[in-house]
Amino acid sequence: MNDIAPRPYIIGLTGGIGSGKSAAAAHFARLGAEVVDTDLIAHGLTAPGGAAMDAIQRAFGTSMIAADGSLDRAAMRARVFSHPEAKRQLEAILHPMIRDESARQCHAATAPYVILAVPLLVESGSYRERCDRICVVDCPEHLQLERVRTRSGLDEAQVRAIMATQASREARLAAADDVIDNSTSLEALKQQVASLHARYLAASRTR
Ligand SMILES: CC(C)(COP(=O)(O)OP(=O)(O)OC[C@H]1O[C@@H](n2cnc3c(N)ncnc32)[C@H](O)[C@@H]1O)[C@@H](O)C(=O)NCCC(=O)NCCS
Ligand SMILES: Nc1ncnc2c1ncn2[C@@H]1O[C@H](COP(=O)(O)OP(=O)(O)OP(=O)(O)O)[C@@H](O)[C@H]1O
Repeated sequence: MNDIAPRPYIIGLTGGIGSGKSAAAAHFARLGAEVVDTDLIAHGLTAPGGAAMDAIQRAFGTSMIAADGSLDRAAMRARVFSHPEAKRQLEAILHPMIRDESARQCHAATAPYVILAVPLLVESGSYRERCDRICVVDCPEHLQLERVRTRSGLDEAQVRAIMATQASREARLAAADDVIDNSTSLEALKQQVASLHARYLAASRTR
């Protein structure tokens, strides 16, 4: 008997801010996929008592720490998306921890395939190497802006500053094996996820 667990079949799910990654991932999860979400892992690391908080306080001081000991997300967002050096410093703390924890969760997965949701997947060789396929959730920039404004109350300049640090729509589409067109309704998104789910299940069985 071989006691080395086979590597799970991994689909990297990515898209620009507000493109609909979380909505797509939630549909995949409802259909039975295991979702490993790097945004959620980052939130856990920066919650009260989170594993990254001591290093963040040492690097940035107490002005970035909320009263409950968690990361002050609005303060950090304002800082990193207008100061490239601060962004590099925060990422140097968080990215190795996110990479390790997401690898651990992928290896522990028991579902037929894993959806590894990573906003910066196209920007990062180490995530691309882990994935059997890359699925991009795509919509025009004006819809990203509108949806993030509605969801988070950020203004257009703030969202544009974040988008400017991410891969372009063209670069993401060039890296895609599969594209989910999220330029219309949530119902249309759901239908595309259902048809990809059937393909990913079949591929995970026959690879
Ligand atoms: C700067 C922070 C505190 C702002 O928090 P906020 O609650 O506003 O955003 P949240 O973490 O929920 O992320 C929302 C979206 O912002 C974008 N985003 C987040 N981090 C980054 C980044 N380093 N570079 C570019 N875009 C990013 C992504 O589209 C992401 O889906 C936070 O984004 C953060 O800690 N970022 C560094 C960690 C990281 O790179 N996370 C991405 C997962 S690998
Ligand atoms: N097709 C759609 N029609 C209308 N609203 C949508 C559609 N797709 C997503 N949304 C909404 O747009 C917002 C952004 O979607 P979602 O959170 O899934 O994007 P995301 O790519 O995960 O964003 P982020 O990069 O910020 O984590 C959410 O409020 C979501 O409900």
